[in-house]
Amino acid sequence: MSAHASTPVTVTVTGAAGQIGYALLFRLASGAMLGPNVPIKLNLLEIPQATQAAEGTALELMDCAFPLVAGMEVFDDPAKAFDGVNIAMLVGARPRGPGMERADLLSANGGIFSVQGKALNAGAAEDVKVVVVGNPANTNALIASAHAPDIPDSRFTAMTRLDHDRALAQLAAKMDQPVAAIRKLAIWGNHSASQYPDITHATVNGVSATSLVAESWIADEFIPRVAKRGAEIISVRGGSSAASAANAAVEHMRLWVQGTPDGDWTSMAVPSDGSYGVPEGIISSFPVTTHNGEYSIVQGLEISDFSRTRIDASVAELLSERDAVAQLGLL
Ligand SMILES: NC(=O)C1=CN([C@@H]2O[C@H](COP(=O)(O)OP(=O)(O)OC[C@H]3O[C@@H](n4cnc5c(N)ncnc54)[C@H](O)[C@@H]3O)[C@@H](O)[C@H]2O)C=CC1
Ligand SMILES: O=C([O-])CC(=O)C(=O)O
Repeated sequence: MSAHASTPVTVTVTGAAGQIGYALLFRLASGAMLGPNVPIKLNLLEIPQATQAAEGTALELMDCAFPLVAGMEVFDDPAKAFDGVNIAMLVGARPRGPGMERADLLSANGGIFSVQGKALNAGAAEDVKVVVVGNPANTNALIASAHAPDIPDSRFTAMTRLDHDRALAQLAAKMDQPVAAIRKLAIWGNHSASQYPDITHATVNGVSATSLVAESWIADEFIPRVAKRGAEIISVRGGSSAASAANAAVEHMRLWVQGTPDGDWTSMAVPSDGSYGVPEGIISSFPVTTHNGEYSIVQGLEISDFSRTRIDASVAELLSERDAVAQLGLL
């Protein structure tokens, strides 16, 4: 990040005219991610058909007269949008349409993320940090990373903070306690229904969470509710999570840049270094701490048999996604 507060940080948001983009850009411009003293230059990337809508969002951003916005531009060319980027938020992705198989989705999005990976490789700032939000987020991040050989793999992450926040909220509601009472919750694996929201290390007001709830609640209610919350929102709201996803993207980057609080973690999908038996070569969610703009996977946690089975199942799904995109020639 820019050492000098007066040098604007360049943030590129893809899918800028989409639902999440609309909920995200105003938060970024207000200083919610980088703080109240860091000027920001916003690059909005869209496909050509949607640049006009993105221009409309840019007009509204202008009308907010945010003091921190040092510049704003709309692009349909990834090379230009990522030139000099410090923070890349890859939201734009093609959703699955009628009759599309999973492989079709991986292939359609593979095209997007390979092109964007190459553009990042060519033009991003040396300190670039990347978060992928567009689904399938973990594997899209892997594809982008594979096309950016000059950028350290560790800079490519995918968002599981929404899952983390959903889990915090469910546990807080069950305990009838504020979210702030909870520490050390973790999401493992894929941002999909196979994810493992883990409360075995979590505390509520300093008391072990697992001593406060029944095992059956964890397995039969908590885990499925969190893992399937995306589908629940779609069925109740009639559209997929947008403001909550944007909020989680702000939190993902805010914590990466500004650091996790003492005694707590966040969850991020990051390239595995083999920790906890998760094979290298996939981008999987772990509990992480962050400090000075770097993250570290929390080490030394005891993994119960139940947790092991859940982590392994989600990792198996990530490995099969990786194999599918490798077969499509995308890695
Ligand atoms: N990781 C997570 O927790 C979550 C991920 N998502 C995912 O986020 C993505 C975006 O969601 P929404 O904003 O609701 O979708 P949306 O359909 O409203 O917006 C997506 C935007 O991306 C744009 N786009 C498509 N290809 C692009 C490209 N090559 N370059 C730049 N822009 C491009 C589209 O034109 C569209 O404006 C989806 O893949 C969704 O599944 C959504 C919620 C949570
Ligand atoms: O489920 C979806 O389609 C959107 C998503 O990723 C989520 O809400 O977690």
